[in-house]
Amino acid sequence: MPRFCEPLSIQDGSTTVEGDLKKPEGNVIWLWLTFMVVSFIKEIAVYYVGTIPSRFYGVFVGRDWDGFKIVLVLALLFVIAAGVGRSLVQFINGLFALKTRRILTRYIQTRYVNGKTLYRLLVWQPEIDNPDQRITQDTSNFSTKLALILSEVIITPILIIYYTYKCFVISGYLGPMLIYIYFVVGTVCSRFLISPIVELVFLKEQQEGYFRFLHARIRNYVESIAFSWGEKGERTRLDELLMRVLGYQKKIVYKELPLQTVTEAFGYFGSVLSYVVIAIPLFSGKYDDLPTDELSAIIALNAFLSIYLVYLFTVIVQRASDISDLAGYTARIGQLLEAIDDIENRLEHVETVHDIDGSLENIDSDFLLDQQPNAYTELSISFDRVTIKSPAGKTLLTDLRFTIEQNKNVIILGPNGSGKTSILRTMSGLWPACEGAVNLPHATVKQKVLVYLPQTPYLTYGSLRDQITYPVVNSLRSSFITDEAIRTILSKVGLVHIEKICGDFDTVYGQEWNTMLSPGEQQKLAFARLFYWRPVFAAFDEATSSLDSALESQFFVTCKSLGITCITVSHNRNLLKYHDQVLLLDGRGHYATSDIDIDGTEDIERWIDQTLRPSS
Ligand SMILES: Nc1ncnc2c1ncn2[C@@H]1O[C@H](COP(=O)(O)OP(=O)(O)OP(=O)(O)O)[C@@H](O)[C@H]1O
Repeated sequence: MPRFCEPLSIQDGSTTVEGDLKKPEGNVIWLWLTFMVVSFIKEIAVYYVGTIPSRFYGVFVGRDWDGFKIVLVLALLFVIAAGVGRSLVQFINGLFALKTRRILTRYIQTRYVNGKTLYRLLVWQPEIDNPDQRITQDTSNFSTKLALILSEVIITPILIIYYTYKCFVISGYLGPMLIYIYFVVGTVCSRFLISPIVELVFLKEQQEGYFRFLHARIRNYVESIAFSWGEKGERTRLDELLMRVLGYQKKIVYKELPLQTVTEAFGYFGSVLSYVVIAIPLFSGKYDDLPTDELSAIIALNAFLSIYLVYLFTVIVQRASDISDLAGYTARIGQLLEAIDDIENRLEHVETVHDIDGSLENIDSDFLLDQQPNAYTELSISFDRVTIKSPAGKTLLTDLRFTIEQNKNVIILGPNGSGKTSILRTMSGLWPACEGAVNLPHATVKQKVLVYLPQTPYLTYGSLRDQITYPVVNSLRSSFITDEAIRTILSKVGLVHIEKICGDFDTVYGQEWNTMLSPGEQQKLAFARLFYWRPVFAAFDEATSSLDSALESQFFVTCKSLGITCITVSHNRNLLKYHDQVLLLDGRGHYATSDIDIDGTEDIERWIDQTLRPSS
């Protein structure tokens, strides 16, 4: 098999993915609880590890051999417990990040790839840069940072209270007070240094998105770039974007220098501070009466307690830079969700006039094989005084009053940019009708009403089986179409040979579809999909441009026999003979309609030329 036919590695994992998808989202509370319990056990172990020097000093100064053996065994047990505790905490942290990412990403995806929100966000609200990056990368970074911060932020205050009390017992109020002052100064300094970094992280992530997008775009259009010798130009653009990313990264590195200096200095300063805390009771004479062995044990214990309290504050100060990153990611994710909210609030719906039966359960493997035309009659799509405007606000068509009746093929003609495709967009609800209403039959499975075939068909990331049943994904309904049915449909469109190219019907391909199949074969595959769904209406946007005229004719005949009403956008007047009506746009916001007499295509061509002739 040639290299481009190799299956994508994801295929092996598809069953696991499917299993995971069916799992309920759940929540992260049980993980938190487990985390808290394990963290407490770990902290108890850490505390006892901290007391080890004090215990050893005690037995060393007293030359207590039996005591030494007991302390040694205890020390080993404490160390093992602390080690296991630490790794368990990290493990639960990883699980927490995983779960958070899963919940957050699926939540955003459910809202992002929902109805026409996706289209509106990308086409009508392009100011939200790189939503894909926000969903894939920012949520992942957000989850990891959140887990890191939360794991310490929850447990650290409790430990601070405990060690403050212990410190107070040793050195009175003065010791804890010094440490608290140290913390307040540290926090104020880091807060002051963090705020410019938050904004820079936001901007850097934005540029990262553009940079990756250009790489993905180059991969998608590799052939066109190669044909037009565009490599140098593309490389220049890539370098420009890289420089922008690196520019922000450099600024962040520079701004992080003072922040790092402050946090590092505070870390070292903290260890000095811990000796000051011990010095307070020592020089105030509190331990003057103690024997040497007890005194050295107490000094060792106190050293640990105050060092640990200082360390806990240092942790909080050091987390400051993680918090600044987290704030950057939160802003980007929040902005995306706000934009989705906005679109959801404004999304208009195409009006429904008929409700036709269309649940997925009514479609099975035999759906294709019965070869009967669809069972609906007298359905229509009507434009009722519709005004269409482009996202840039340009008025393309005003007061469109037109009805597409079932079994009456319509061809939409007009100069470039006159709004032909925009009529299809408005009909499908992608673009809102600024005025008036579009009335469309309704079905739960939209493909039963209307299938859209563009000039370059969309071949989904999936198997050959998926291409035919798209948008139904077969990994979710593996028996949706049988092998026999696939072969029948492929023979109908002259694509029997691609079974060999693909190896089988279930190997998953992504980008490879564009190189495995020629543009004409891709258009044929789109027709295979159309004949599978057998909708009431089919919208063709130059969908037969790469097909020879015999096949083109055969496909229009097949559509008729299957009861599919064609709505064709084209510049090719040879297609007039397959249609009953013409909708002609003049490119100046006006339109005209005419019936097409089967034997009179010459007349209709004359009418088109006259109508399009600019009025003096
Ligand atoms: N996403 C968009 N944002 C802004 N303007 C758009 C967008 N999509 C289309 N337009 C504009 O709407 C106008 C009509 O576009 P449309 O694709 O409907 O033209 P068309 O008649 O199908 O052209 P052609 O024959 O060249 O395919 C064009 O001027 C185009 O620039």
